[in-house]
Amino acid sequence: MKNPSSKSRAHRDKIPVFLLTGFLGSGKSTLLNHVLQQRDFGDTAVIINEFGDVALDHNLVRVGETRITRATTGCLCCTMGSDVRSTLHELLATADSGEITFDRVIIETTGLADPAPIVNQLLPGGVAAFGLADHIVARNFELAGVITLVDVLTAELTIENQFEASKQIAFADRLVLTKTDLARETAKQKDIARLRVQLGALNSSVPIIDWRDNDFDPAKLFLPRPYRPVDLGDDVTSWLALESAIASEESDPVNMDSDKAGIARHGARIRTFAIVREQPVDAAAFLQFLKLLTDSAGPSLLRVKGIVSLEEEPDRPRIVHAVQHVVYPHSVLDHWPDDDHRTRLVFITDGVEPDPVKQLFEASLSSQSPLVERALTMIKTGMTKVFRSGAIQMVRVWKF
Ligand SMILES: Nc1nc2c(ncn2[C@@H]2O[C@H](COP(=O)(O)OP(=O)(O)OP(=O)(O)O)[C@@H](O)[C@H]2O)c(=O)[nH]1
Repeated sequence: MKNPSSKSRAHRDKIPVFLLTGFLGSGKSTLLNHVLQQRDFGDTAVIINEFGDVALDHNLVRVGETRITRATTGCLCCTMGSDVRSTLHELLATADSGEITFDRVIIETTGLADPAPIVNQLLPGGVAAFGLADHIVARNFELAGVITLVDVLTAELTIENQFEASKQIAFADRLVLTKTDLARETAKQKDIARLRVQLGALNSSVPIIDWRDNDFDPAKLFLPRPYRPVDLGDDVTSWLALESAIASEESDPVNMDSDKAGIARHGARIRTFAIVREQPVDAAAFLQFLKLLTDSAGPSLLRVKGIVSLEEEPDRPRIVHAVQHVVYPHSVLDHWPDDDHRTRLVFITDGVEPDPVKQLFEASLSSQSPLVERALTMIKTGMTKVFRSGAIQMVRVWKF
């Protein structure tokens, strides 16, 4: 096992860093969880980045003894300065103190992440080192792959409507189709064939892998290889050049405009908010809330995830996921991950405001039909965007 301890590390011994990205709900945590269970991945340090007020992912990914999970609630691509580098520097310091060992780092980005600034901080010739810590990181780590997941159920519309999704695809040196197990019918296969063409137009050099193919081993995605932006085309190299220019402007105190500091890159329409509730909820009423919300908001409801305490079984929390119009089967935990036993739901929306969603939640739980109707009307009238239909639909049949 390598000692990642720093200063004398030769170039060839740099610790590989993999970026695992893909739009909201594309399956990043699911794939990560899958590979982390493999014995060879025992010495993997994982950095999980979340977008939202309530950090949940670090509770939901299993963490073994030798793995470290760092969760930040800012967005790595939006935070100023070198957040990725400082997290890597911290990891090295922890390794130097003998607390941990690792020989691979996987960074799971938020689903909304623009990969350009993150990649640029990890590439030689990218953002200049701003201090000793950055130099140490450059000597000890190298970007060894960018893996982008593509949810076949929602990708077509997502690519059309969300610019970050296109960039994530353009920066990939491995593209992985997810949810193909939910799209086996002939009609859906045609949609996937069309999606492959769409992906090829965004990134013509990248292998496209179906992670539900029987003979595919997801661990192979994390074999180190040189990451060469120049192979990915002019768009990628131009975006990186732009990032370098932005970074050097931001690092210059003369040009620094405090109003711009930390400005989020994501469109002004993107909202993130949470519902937190002390009391357990009624299962049927909660399901009705999710159904009404996904039916009415559809593609504007980019993501819902949460941990839910049910009146029927408060000691065994449910993990719920919805991605746009699709609600996924929940999973059941045998116990709460920590002392916080409240229901916590995180929402990321494109133009859907928090208040009507919160009102719909309360009205559904108290079965007040007029208030439910009023909240639904508010959600629909508040949505600024009209999406054409065309996403692969999925029949939603599930219950707690
Ligand atoms: N059937 C099926 N479900 C999947 C697949 N991949 C992910 N899911 C489900 O999709 C939902 C979202 O998956 P996550 O792994 O949480 O997605 P994510 O990309 O980490 O989500 P964010 O961090 O919010 O961007 C969960 O309910 C998963 O169980 C897949 O290949 N097939």
